[in-house]
Amino acid sequence: MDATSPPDVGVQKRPSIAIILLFIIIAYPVLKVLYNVYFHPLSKIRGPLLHSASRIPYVLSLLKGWSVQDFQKLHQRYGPIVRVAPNEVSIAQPEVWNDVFQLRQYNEAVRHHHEFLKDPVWWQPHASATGRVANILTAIDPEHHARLRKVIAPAFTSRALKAQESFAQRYVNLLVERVREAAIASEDEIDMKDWFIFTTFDIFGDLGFGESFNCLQDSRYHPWVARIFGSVKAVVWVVSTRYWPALHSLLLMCIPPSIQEMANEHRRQIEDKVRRRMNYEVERPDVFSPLMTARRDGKSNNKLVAMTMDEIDALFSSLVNAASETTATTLTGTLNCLVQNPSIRNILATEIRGTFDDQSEINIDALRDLPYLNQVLKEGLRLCTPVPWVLPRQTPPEGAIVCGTFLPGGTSISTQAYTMNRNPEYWHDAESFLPERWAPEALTDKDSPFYKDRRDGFQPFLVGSRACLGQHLAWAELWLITAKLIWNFDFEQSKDPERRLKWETQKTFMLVETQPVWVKVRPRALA
Ligand code: HEM
Repeated sequence: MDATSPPDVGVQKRPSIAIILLFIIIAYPVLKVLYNVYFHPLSKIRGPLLHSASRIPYVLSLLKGWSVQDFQKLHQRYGPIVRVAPNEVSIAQPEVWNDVFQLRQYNEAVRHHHEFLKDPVWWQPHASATGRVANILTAIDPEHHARLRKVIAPAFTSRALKAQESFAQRYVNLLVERVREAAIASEDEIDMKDWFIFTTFDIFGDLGFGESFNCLQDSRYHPWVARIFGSVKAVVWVVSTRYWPALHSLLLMCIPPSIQEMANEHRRQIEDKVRRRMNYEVERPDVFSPLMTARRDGKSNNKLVAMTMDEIDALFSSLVNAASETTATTLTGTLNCLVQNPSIRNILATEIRGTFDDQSEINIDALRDLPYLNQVLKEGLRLCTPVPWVLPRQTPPEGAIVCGTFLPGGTSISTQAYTMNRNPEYWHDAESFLPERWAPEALTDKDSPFYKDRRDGFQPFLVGSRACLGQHLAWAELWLITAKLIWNFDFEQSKDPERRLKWETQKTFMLVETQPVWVKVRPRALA
């Protein structure tokens, strides 16, 4: 090139921009990984290198449904606090309940309680109509949550439960009738998981929307109930895409259409049922009653701020699963443990059949203090907890000491109930179904093998301001259904080893995706 030629500015600039872009595309993730592994404030917390470097292994576990089992293995290897993603730790140590979920002392310096709020990745509203606004489960702001909880709480008091008992009893009696018919009609074994789902959804349908799903009446799934777990899976997919905000919209398009359709169907059903329920009054108090009262009186009563229609839709969208899947899973798991342990099943049968001469005597007040029944159900909840991991909370901005370890502000913490409940360091013979561990003597008798069990690690309904609002109802269903079934039937494990349910092999998508529990059912011979 001679010296008079003009410099080819464009030709020189283009490669340099491309190189910079290329550098950014390649270097950014590499630098980010290096930062995550070596310089991140959580870099001192133990965990597998890949999990410390990137969110990808965590999300893969979530989407495959194996997060609970995968995290349990990590805890067995790395201890009770494990770094499971660049800014998330998983904790499986009993002190976590107090350190994270109980309200902290008021901090004068920062003028607020050191609260661990729900992690927005999991809980912020999403685009579906029923998830557009926060509900009692998803509200992050404590004041907002307190308002929503206050409106709905009257539906779940012991007094309200007393008024609801007679219709819950009606469904449990119908369950007994249907199981008897099925047992007499065929020699075949019965999948009791379906019957538990029928019962808990029918009870909540009536309690929530004023109309049953009629699963028990028709002895089959209501089409929506059959697909409802799909809406839970849809949430897991949506959440997974949020870990990469820049790619969020693109990743949303990768959600399988079948999963999207299930979420849409869920929304349509909720809106339809909510609007139908709003058009009539029911005589007994149900979940809707306090909402209607608040809408009617809200404006004249400053203490109650009524929920909007969007908030009511969102509330029922969450409640229908929170109220039904959880209890059905516990019943399925407990029955599975009972048929695997016939001697325990016989002790329970002796207690229930010895206490009640006729099944009409079986009621909530009589069951509340029945010792062995309560021990059996607690043990069922320990081994087969329907919420095996509590979704992430975040440390307050100033950071906090959790289970003896300082975690910087904004760290996500997920709590592994499943791992804690099965840890041999916390429980004698941890993997075995032993209701005796809950006997009062085990607490005081130093010679009892269960004396040192970490009962404080067992919190199936959570503690603190976000503890389960429906736990009275849950207990009432667990007592009534278990007691009436055991009073009426002898249950035996499936003869076919292939059909026997291994609890540990089930997947979890926030809630456990429960598999069939096939059992032989024999109506009890009454004199
Ligand atoms: C065995 C059955 C059940 C178990 C083990 C269970 C467990 C739980 C757990 C662990 C939470 C806390 C979730 C979190 O914040 O991450 C929760 C919240 C909740 N549960 Fe349950 N639950 C059961 C049954 C029910 C039933 C029958 C209802 C009735 C409607 C219900 C209603 C709720 C509500 C409304 C919340 C949100 C509370 C709040 O954030 O203020 N649950 N439950």
